[in-house]
Amino acid sequence: MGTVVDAAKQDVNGSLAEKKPTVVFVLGGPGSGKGTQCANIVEHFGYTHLSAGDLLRAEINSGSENGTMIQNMIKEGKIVPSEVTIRLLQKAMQESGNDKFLIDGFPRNEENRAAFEEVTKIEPAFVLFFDCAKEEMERRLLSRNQGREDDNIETIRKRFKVFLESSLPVVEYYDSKGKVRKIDAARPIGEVFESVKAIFAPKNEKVKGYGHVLRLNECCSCT
Ligand SMILES: Nc1ncnc2c1ncn2[C@@H]1O[C@H](COP(=O)(O)OP(=O)(O)OP(=O)(O)O)[C@@H](O)[C@H]1O
Ligand SMILES: Nc1ccn([C@H]2C[C@H](O)[C@@H](COP(=O)(O)O)O2)c(=O)n1
Ligand SMILES: [Mg+2]
Repeated sequence: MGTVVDAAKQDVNGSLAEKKPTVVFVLGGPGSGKGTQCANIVEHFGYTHLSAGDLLRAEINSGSENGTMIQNMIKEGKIVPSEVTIRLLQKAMQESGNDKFLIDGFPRNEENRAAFEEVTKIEPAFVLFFDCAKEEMERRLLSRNQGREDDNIETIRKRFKVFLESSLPVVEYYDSKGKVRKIDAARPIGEVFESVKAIFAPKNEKVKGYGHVLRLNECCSCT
C-alpha cells in the first residue's frame, strides 16, 4: 500500500512531483468545540476531518487486540501510545482520497508530536487552537449526552489535568514557530465559526490594512 505522501504526489500534469498533504492540527481543551467546528470547516472548505479520539473509539468497537488497553486509557483520561494513534491516522488519511486534513485532538503530547513528525515527515500548515474557560468546557461536556464513557466529572477532571500538563506545551511549541491561530471558543457556535472562516478563507479574498480582515464583497465605512 502507498503512503499518504504517495497518494498526494500526482500534480496537475500527471507527473510525480512531491506534494505532501496539507495538515491542520485542531487543538483545545476537552469540550472546547473542536469536533463541532471541524464539521463546519469540512462543509465549507473541503477538508477531511480526522478526530484521533473518534478513531480510537472506533478501534475499541472493532474488537481490535488493542481495544481493552485503549478503553482503559480513555477512561483514565490518559494518552494512548503514539504508535497506535498514528497508525490509525495514517490509515484514515490513505483511505480518504483527500489531500487536506483536519487532525482533531492530536498531537496531544510531546510524544505524539515528535512521533508524527518522525513517521510522516509532515509539518502542519498551522494549528487551530480553541481557547475556552474550564468552567464552560465542563458545562458543555456534562450536557453533551453522546454516551461517552469519559464524559463524567471524575474523568473530565483527569482530562483537564492532562490537557494542562501535556497538551498545552505542544500548543506552546507551535506558537514559538508562529503556527498557532488562536480562537476565542467561549462564544456561541456561529460566532466562533465566523472567526474560523476568516482563517480558512483563501488569502486573495482578504484585504489587509484596516486593522481587521475584510472580504472582497464587503465594504468598510471608510469609502
Ligand atoms: N461554542 C459553543 N457553545 C456552546 N456549546 C458548544 C459550543 N461548541 C460546542 N458546543 C457543545 O459542547 C459539546 C462539546 O463540543 P465538541 O464535541 O465539539 O467538543 P470537543 O472539543 O470535540 O470535545 P472533546 O475533546 O471531548 O472531543 C457538544 O455538546 C457541543 O454541541
Ligand atoms: N491523540 C490522542 C487523542 C485522544 N486520545 C484519547 C484520550 C482522550 O481523553 C480520548 C478522547 O479524545 P477526544 O475525543 O476528547 O479528542 O481519546 C489519545 O489517547 N490520544
Ligand atoms: Mg471531539
